[in-house]
Amino acid sequence: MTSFKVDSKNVQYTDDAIISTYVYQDTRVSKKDGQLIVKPIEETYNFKTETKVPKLGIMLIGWGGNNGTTTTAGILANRHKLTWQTRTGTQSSNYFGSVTQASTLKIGVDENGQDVFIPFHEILPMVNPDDIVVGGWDISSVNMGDAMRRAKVLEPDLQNQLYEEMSKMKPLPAPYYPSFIAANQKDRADNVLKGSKQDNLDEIRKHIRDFKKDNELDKVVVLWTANTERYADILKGVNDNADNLLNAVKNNHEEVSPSTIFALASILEKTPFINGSPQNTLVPGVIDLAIRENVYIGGDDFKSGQTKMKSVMVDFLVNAGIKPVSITSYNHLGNNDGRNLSSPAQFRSKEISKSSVVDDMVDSNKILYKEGEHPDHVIVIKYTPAVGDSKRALDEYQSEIFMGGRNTISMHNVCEDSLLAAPIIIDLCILTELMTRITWKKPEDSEFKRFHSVLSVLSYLLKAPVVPEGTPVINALSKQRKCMENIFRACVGLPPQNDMMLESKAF
Ligand SMILES: NC(=O)c1ccc[n+]([C@@H]2O[C@H](COP(=O)([O-])OP(=O)(O)OC[C@H]3O[C@@H](n4cnc5c(N)ncnc54)[C@H](O)[C@@H]3O)[C@@H](O)[C@H]2O)c1
Ligand SMILES: O=P([O-])([O-])O[C@@H]1[C@@H](O)[C@H](O)[C@@H](O)[C@H](O)[C@@H]1O
Repeated sequence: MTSFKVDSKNVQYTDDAIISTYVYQDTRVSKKDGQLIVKPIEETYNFKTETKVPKLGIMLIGWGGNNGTTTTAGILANRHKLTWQTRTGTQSSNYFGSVTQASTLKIGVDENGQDVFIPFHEILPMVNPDDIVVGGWDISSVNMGDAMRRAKVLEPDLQNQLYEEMSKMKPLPAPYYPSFIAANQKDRADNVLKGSKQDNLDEIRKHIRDFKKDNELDKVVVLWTANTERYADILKGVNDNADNLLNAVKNNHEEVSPSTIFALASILEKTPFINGSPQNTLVPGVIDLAIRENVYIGGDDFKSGQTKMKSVMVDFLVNAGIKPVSITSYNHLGNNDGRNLSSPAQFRSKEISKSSVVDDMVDSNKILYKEGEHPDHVIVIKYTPAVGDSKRALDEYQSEIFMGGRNTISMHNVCEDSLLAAPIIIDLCILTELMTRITWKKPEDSEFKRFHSVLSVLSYLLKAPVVPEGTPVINALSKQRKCMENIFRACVGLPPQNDMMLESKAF
């Protein structure tokens, strides 16, 4: 149920859907005699959003990790409305850091010209995270209560209140192919699926079916929050299309990773799959299969702390006409993620996802940057057990300013990695489920259809957004949020939020 109703001939509320007629306004640019010709265009779409909110289950791969246990604990604590003692007093449960649960959006202005805001999750009917059923897999057999303790993320008083319920939660066994994660992860791997890659694929498909049936779920979303894997080589005839990839699984091919096995299993079970880590799980064969099966996939790599800040800072600098010439990003962390990332191949996956985040902003300004020119951009990650999950990010942004001057911004950002990632995991699952209830068509079409299987609308939550082939990658955080918000506004027949506020300027 949403807290507002749109009064417009362009919005229809039926018993089970909201149907809108939306005029999409944009501009098309062409070049003639060396001059840009800019033509405003209008295209009309119909959007339909099913309003029945399903009973949702999420299956986390890497459930026993810091992010998986923190996400689970956070949902349980909110569901039970837990409070706990800290050194500074009593703390209540919340979903801070979740864009759907703890941010708002402007729905319009009132008769006095005052902005009116609603909770983001009220723009369209969304799953309440308190109601989400959590399950999943881990190569470590440790139950969720002990894994939460192992993670050392949450306050002991809260852990103690959750321990009994979480200790009954046992992770399903998972495929472990040693070459894909750091050798230092070997000791954890006591909960491993045996057999061939095809056996693993079939078993995981059954896990998904059983989880849905046993919990009487309407829908499931599968999300990878397991360790960062090395990149898989993209090989013609192996993972370059769906049929070759499914064959490669049958042939037990070395280059098929555990994460790709999970992606294939999810897609074949018509279940959305999200990759929260930086490796190239979504190889061309996975994307090809997702499109063929009309199933949503998304990735890569949660955008939670240092990179999220970077996608704000560089956007601000470049749009202010200031030219970043060097961006030096160092961080150290002491959790198991950091331990895995201390291995070069796994670090390389993370370095790639963390490095690509400034490309769109730099490419947008040919005054500051010549064709192909980029700031120096360095990524360093060090494993320091003493800091645990409390990752320290140290960034320096050096920029060229007026008349050859230099500006240097240094930042020290203590990112509690899992407390930042858990709400992002919740948002990814809630928004992915919402997207499965939104369809669109042109007025002349008879059938509504889904969006492209590669869910680029999730980009706000991801460091290295995977997008439909041939479409632009947007990393600027403000643009990503506006895109998501305005698509949902269109679903209720509202125009994009343009922030012109003419009524308080012109008259
Ligand atoms: N802020 C953040 O924490 C953040 C941000 C972006 C990305 N990530 C990524 O999220 C992932 C999880 O982070 P974390 O801090 O929870 O790490 P973690 O090491 O605490 O948890 C990962 C879990 O995955 C399990 N695992 C490894 N391989 C597996 C497999 N094949 N199948 C099932 N389980 C497997 C491990 O046993 C472990 O319990 C990492 O890849 C990390 O890079 C984290
Ligand atoms: O999201 P972000 O803070 O830019 O990046 C983080 C890395 O800096 C860090 O090394 C690792 O802990 C996390 O997996 C996360 O990817």
